[in-house]
Amino acid sequence: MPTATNPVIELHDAYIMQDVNTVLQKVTFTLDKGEFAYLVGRTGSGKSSLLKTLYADLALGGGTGTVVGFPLPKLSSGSKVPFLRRKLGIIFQDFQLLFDRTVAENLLFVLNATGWNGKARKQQRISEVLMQVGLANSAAKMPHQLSGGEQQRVVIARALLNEPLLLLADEPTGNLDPDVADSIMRLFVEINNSGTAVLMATHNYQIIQQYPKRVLKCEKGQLVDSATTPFQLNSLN
Ligand SMILES: Nc1ncnc2c1ncn2[C@@H]1O[C@H](COP(=O)(O)OP(=O)(O)OP(=O)(O)O)[C@@H](O)[C@H]1O
Repeated sequence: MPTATNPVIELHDAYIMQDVNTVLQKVTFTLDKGEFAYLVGRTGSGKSSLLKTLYADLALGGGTGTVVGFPLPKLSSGSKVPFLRRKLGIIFQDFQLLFDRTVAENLLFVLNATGWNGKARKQQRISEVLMQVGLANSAAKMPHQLSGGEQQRVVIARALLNEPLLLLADEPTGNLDPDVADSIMRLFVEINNSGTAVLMATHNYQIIQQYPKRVLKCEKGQLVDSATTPFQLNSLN
């Protein structure tokens, strides 16, 4: 287990809220640069709420939090949120592809929205991320011409555009066949091996068994960390 000398996530006694309701209390953990951790727990236990707090979609209810160097806001709509989001790759089921645009146009949309200049530079970056996810020949395709696994690769390519220090992924293998899920997981491992930290919420215990890593579990309103409190995989659900 790496020591957290260079954390990309640092939460201390954090309260994760949905409106006035506390979903998780006294959440304290760090995720180091280049580290990989799964986020597990029963449905409704708070995984998505925690991830949303980490990208400042939900405000912190108490405690402190820093993500890729940015303090998490205690009120929604913090002015630094766009800067935080540029340093993060977010892979969430709500962030779907635009189905009326090609793969390349989907990626271009994000580059334009995050301040990239220069047509050639943008084309170059689009080619690089598509190559990285194994879709070098799909730039001109429409999303509906791709399989579910290929669409998920485009979503991952989009998250990689700004070379994030941290990828936050919510059930990225959720609706995929086991073989396709495995290939997506291998892609995450490759991305992680190249230095990007990953926090991945999942219900897929087969994947966890096949690719064992640190596990953070949402349980009874708290976060349990396998790094400090070992627990059995079969008690995850
Ligand atoms: N938009 C919302 N408004 C109010 N409460 C919400 C909202 N979204 C989720 N909740 C509540 O917050 C709690 C945690 O939900 P959350 O979606 O974080 O769980 P989860 O572990 O991600 O579940 P799943 O595995 O089903 O995705 C649940 O009690 C849920 O009902």
